[in-house]
Amino acid sequence: MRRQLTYSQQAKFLYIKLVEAVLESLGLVGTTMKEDEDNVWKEFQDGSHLMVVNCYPSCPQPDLTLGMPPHSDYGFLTILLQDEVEGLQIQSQGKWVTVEPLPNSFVVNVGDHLEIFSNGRYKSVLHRVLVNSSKSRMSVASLHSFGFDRVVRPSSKLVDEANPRRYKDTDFSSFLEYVSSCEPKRKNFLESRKLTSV
Ligand SMILES: O=C(O)CCC(=O)C(=O)O
Ligand SMILES: [Fe+2]
Repeated sequence: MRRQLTYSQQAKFLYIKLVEAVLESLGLVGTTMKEDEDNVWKEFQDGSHLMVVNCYPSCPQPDLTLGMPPHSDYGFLTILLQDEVEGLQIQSQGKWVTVEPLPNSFVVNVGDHLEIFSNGRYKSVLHRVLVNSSKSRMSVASLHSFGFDRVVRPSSKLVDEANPRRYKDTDFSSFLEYVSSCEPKRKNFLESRKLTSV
């Protein structure tokens, strides 16, 4: 009998597949000691999954506001399901670019923890949400990372003399402390974790 996966299980399954690809792209599969690999792998398998449901009502004057201000997500990867109404924009080469909704697809965003873990090889994506004058919009964001009590730091395999460590250790509680101490602006949490300007 085939078992139907819940949305949350599907998002986790997809995340783990994406992590496999990311680790391979970083050269972290098959080149490290088996035990190290198993430990990193376990951090991903046992990781945290925060699901956020966003609803943006229509707005008679959409040019005067934003549905969500520019920010980057705190985790490794965000798997986002958006409905058919446009609104999400990412910043690319200094310009805001709309992410066209495609039926039956997810948007995958790189988050701050992946930028830190990869020692800057991946860059977290700055994004924002516009509102619409006639239609309301909904999205479901699945933010995945290590467990809430775990420390995220640049992988030791990606730090050497030519690529010095660029980010401080971080965890979920330092993120919460940061966002509750100031108005979150753009990628300013990530900025606070940087050791050098990158
Ligand atoms: O609604 C969207 O498309 C994006 C939502 C988002 O960026 C978030 O929940 O962090
Ligand atoms: Fe986001």
